Amino acid sequence: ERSTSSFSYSSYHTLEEIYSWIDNFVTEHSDIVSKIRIGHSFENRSILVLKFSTGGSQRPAIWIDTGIHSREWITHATGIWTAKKIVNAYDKDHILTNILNTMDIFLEIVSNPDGFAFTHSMNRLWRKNKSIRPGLFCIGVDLNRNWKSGFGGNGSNDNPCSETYHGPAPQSEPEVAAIVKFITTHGNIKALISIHSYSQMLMYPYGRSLEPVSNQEELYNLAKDAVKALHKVHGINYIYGSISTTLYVASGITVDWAYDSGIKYSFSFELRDTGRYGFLLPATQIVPTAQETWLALRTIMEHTLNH
Ligand SMILES: O=C(CO)C[C@@H](Cc1ccccc1)C(=O)O
Ligand SMILES: [Zn+2]
Repeated sequence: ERSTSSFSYSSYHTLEEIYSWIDNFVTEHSDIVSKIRIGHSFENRSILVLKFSTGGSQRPAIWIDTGIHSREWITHATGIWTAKKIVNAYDKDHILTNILNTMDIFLEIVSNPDGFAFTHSMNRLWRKNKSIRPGLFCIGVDLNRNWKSGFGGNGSNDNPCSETYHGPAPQSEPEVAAIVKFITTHGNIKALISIHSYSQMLMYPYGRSLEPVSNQEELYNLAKDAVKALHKVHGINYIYGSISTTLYVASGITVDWAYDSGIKYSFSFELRDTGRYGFLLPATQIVPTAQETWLALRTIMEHTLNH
C-alpha cells in the first residue's frame, strides 16, 4: 500500500510487509527519519536500519535492535510501534524531545531477515540465521552467540545442530558483521539495547561470566528505574540483573561485545510473556507490550543523555 495509515500496529506482519512499511514510513517522516542499508544477510536480503536524527553530524547515539532471534515476533512488532512512537513523541514528549535534540537513535527492526522469512514460510519456531557450510548438515548460527566477546565459551555450543551454535568464528555471520562494522565505524554509540522475548526480564552484561561489570551498581539502579516505569503502564512485572546471574551463562552475546567495545549502557530485554504463550504471544498483546517497553527504553535513553 502507498502509506502507513492503513498499516496495523496491532498485527504481526511478513518481511515484505515490514520492508514496504519502512519505505512508506521514511517517506512520510523524511524530516526526522532515514533508512540505512548496513549490509546483507546470508541469503542476500538487505539489512536495514532506521536513523532518527534532528540534525548535527555524528551525534552521540543509541542503538536498538529487535528480531535477532527470528521466532521472537513480539520484538519486531515492538520495534515498529516504537519507530512510530518516536516520530509522534518528538516535540510533544519533552524527555524524548531532549534526547533527540542531542542524540541520534538507530533502530534495526529485522536483524535476522532470513530466519524471519523462514518463520513465516516453513518453521514458526526458527531461532537462528540460515547460513549453510560445506560438510555441516545442520543450518544456521545463533546470532546471539556469534560475537567476539567470550566467543565459544560456556553457554554456547560448537555443534551446528544446536540452537545456540556459535558459528565457525566470531562475526562469521554477515548479520553480525554488518552491525559490528556499523557501530565500530560510527564510533559514538553510547547505549545499545538488544531486544528478545520472552521471560519479562531487563538484563545487562556479563553473560559470559558471573564477574560484575565496572558500573554494575549504576546499571542495576537504571534497570530498577526502567522496570518500575514499565510496571506503571499495565502492571507487568519484570526481573532485572546481570544476564549470568538472572538467566544463565551465555557467551558470544551482543551486549557483552557492546560493553567490551566501550558502550557502558548495554542492555538486553526479554519481553512478554513468562511462558503461557511464549513466542506465540497473541497479537492483542502487541500494543500493550510496546507501550510499557517504551517507558523502559525512554528511561535508559534519558539516563544515557544525562551521563
Ligand atoms: O533468546 C532467548 C529466548 O529465545 C534467550 C536469550 C537470553 C539472552 C538474552 C541476552 C543475552 C544473553 C542471553 C538467549 O539465550 O539468547
Ligand atoms: Zn532471543
